[in-house]
Amino acid sequence: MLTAEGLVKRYGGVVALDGFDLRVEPGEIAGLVGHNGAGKTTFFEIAAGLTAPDAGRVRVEGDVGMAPQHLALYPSITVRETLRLFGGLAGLRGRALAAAVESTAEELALTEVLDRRAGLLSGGQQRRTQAATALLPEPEVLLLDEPTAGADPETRAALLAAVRRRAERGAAVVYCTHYLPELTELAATVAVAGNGRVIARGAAADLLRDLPGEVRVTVEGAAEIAVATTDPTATLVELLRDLDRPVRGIDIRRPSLDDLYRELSHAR
Ligand SMILES: Nc1ncnc2c1ncn2[C@@H]1O[C@H](COP(=O)(O)OP(=O)(O)OP(=O)(O)O)[C@@H](O)[C@H]1O
Repeated sequence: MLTAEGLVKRYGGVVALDGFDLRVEPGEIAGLVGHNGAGKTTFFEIAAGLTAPDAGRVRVEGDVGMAPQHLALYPSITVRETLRLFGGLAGLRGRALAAAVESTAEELALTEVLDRRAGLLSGGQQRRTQAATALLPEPEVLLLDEPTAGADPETRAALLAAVRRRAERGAAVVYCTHYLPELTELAATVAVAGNGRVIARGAAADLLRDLPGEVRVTVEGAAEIAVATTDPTATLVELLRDLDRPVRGIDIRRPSLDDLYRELSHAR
């Protein structure tokens, strides 16, 4: 379990965290989203013990594994050596370490490149290797900062499956992303960060439920009709019933995380 209470962090005149609260239960994946500069990475650094907060505290039950946003691998050692290094730092030895290296490599499709130097891997392979360093020791708390940035669909799917598996085994996961569909795939709860705080927290469906989406209908010989609505299907049926010209196009846009941001920034 991970609990952050009232975290404050200042860098000179910049307030990176301003009363940041977050609680993540074992088995839960909390999707941490928020605008650039909202404080997500700063929270990760504090939660991982890399930097101290100016105020507030973090409580962690168990070990923490973190995959930082920027790739940080030793280019001249192999993937196997990298995984052995991180597994060893987490206290794994002998057969347990060898088995963890093999199984983590397998689940992240790294078996073929285990003996290749990290610096010679493709970007996606480096991403998977980086994630593997955090996942391999099976920590109780996992902090993943945009682990799928730049990943191709297969890499993304392998990473998401591995993260889900860790949560199923009881890890408390904080998963930072700018891509909401991943959170749906992960069945993650959502924490929206804004200006150094968590400004919305809950199930994604609950947070998006009351937000309007948009229905657009293109009609022959007339301007496009665009209607904001919380019930796109009903609105579309109504629009189509009243039209007496041929329809050339229909577009339904469901409320997205962007809409949630906009809504939250108006509310502040
Ligand atoms: N070491 C540092 N020195 C000075 N300012 C910093 C430092 N680290 C972060 N900041 C500032 O703190 C604020 C929060 O940054 P942070 O990296 O935590 O945001 P973020 O939510 O992770 O953003 P992004 O989505 O762009 O990764 C920003 O204004 C940033 O410029």
